[in-house]
Amino acid sequence: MATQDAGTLEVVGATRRFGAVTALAGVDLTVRRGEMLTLLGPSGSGKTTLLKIVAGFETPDEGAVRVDGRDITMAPPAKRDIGMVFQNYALFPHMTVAENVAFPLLMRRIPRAERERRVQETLKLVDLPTHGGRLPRQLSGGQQQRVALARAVVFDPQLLLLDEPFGALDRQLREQMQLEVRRLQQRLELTALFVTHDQEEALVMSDRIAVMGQGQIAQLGTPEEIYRAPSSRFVAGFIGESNLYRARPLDDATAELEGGMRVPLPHKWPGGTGDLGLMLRPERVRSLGPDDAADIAFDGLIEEVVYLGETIKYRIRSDDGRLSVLARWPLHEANRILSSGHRVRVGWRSADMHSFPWS
Ligand SMILES: Nc1ncnc2c1ncn2[C@@H]1O[C@H](COP(=O)(O)OP(=O)(O)OP(=O)(O)O)[C@@H](O)[C@H]1O
Repeated sequence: MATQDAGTLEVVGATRRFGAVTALAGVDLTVRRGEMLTLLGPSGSGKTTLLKIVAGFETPDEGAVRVDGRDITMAPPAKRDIGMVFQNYALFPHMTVAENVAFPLLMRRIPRAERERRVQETLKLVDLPTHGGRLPRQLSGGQQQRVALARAVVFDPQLLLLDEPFGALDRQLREQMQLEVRRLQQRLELTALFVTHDQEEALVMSDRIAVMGQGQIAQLGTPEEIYRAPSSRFVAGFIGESNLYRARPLDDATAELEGGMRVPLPHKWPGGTGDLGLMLRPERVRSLGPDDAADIAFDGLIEEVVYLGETIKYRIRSDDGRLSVLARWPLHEANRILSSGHRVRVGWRSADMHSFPWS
């Protein structure tokens, strides 16, 4: 299958209002050729509106959409050369699997022999080589979703759009489909825009993630960048579990946490500015021996224990009551599961915290 057609997608200054609601507020976004970029955000943050603008189901009030530099802002969906998989973008129930997959080729007047060849090739690609003669209702949910995917890529589109495509699948199938779709997208080198509100799914699927909030992109980066260095409270709270503290800078190297504990800062902070947020991932908290030193260390009491299989999560409160921290430790490192009420000494390196402006 030809792959050199895969396009670069650019959204420039896209704004969309519905009455008093601004669903999108001047979004700029470039999806690189062959990249899977995920729009991740809470309900109502504008993900679907942005996807619809790219697909052509919505027109922006301001701004433009370009593929490979060509302006398609006003082009009807059928003229956009975009493959789509939506949760409720159903297969045609009265058509066989092969007819469903052939449909986009029929619309593009591809001759029959070529059509049959491509359908067969694509069904093989999604691991359903012998299912062409079945009707959709004779397939499982996961198989139906694979057919939808085949139908979306069979015509070698410039762009693939996926909007919560696994929402209806159970967890195990969902995880399997995530890997399959990712493999297929990489193999075909498709430029893809993926929408989800599930942060784990975003971390698994994406080359880059755009975290959306209130019609804007709050942060754009690789999964690793977003997890390690969120740029705001909103992003830190949305991706992964974290200890999030509000702190008042005392000088460029020290801050006082709410509750009064003083901590060295991970990065130089301009003094005299407003409060800052300090984020600490639970897996960075260490269990210390009585003589172990750390940049931040205290004795405390385990208040809560959550068993998670491979790891255990503890909520620990410092003896002076000034700080509460969530720690997450692999089970093989802990000799035994500590119980609530147990005394521990914990700490972490200053560099393991990440800082950003609080507001
Ligand atoms: N056709 C419409 N008419 C009026 N308001 C709309 C319309 N479409 C979207 N909105 C509003 O625009 C905002 C963004 O909606 P959008 O569907 O893009 O969010 P989303 O991030 O995709 O949410 P979800 O995860 O729930 O699908 C919401 O406040 C929504 O209510």
